[in-house]
Amino acid sequence: MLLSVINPNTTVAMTDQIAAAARSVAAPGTDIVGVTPTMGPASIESHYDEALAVPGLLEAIIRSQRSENPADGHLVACFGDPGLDAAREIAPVPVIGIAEAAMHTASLLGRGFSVVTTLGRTIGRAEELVDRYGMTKRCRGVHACEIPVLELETNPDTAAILIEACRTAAEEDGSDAIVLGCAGMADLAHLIGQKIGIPVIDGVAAGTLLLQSLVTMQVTPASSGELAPPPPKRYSGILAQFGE
Ligand SMILES: NC(=O)NC1=NC(=O)NC1=O
Repeated sequence: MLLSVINPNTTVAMTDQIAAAARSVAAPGTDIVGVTPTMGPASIESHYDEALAVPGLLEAIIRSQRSENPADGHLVACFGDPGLDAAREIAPVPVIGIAEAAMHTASLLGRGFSVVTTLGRTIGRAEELVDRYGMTKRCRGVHACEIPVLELETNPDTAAILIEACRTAAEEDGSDAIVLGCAGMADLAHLIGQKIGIPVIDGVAAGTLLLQSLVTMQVTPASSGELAPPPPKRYSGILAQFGE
């Protein structure tokens, strides 16, 4: 099977890191392609960034589905799960967001989990997703490490800061698990878990495995109702390519 792991921001180094995290858990026979959109923000850490990430994400999915080797599933590898509903309308295969995947996975590991995201301004979005995914009774708190997305890789203190933020979150909330709130934290999940003594869930790994499961089960999403393909229409300006 072929799974497309889409980094909705345009930083190729993050795409490569995300794809490596996906490949580290993919089964033999599951090919992973890391995808970087042709347009969009270098990182996503505001509502504005998130809105401007969606056209590039959708273009990447359309491009895959129109190719000679369309993906069997798509992973939206940004913790805001940007454009997830729109992606599900245009993709005839399963589409999962990493926040959704991480929260469901963490909920299997105990009574409550905490989320540790990047900037404090993204806490509200994470809380919206907690509510949307029916996790209000399972998520005991959303916290921020205050490291900007693109500094996760460059800040020499990232690991230490994240370990402390995750430890504090778990202690304050009494949580049984931690959800990492950024795809750029994927490579630290195992280390943080070892240091704080409770499971730390990275949505890239969780999402890859859940997507692989859906494809293995050969469950094709419904093409009727709310997530039916969008009604054909003209789109103008730079969005013209998205229309008939
Ligand atoms: N909470 C976040 O900042 N998430 C993210 N921003 C990105 O650019 N990728 C993420 O996963």
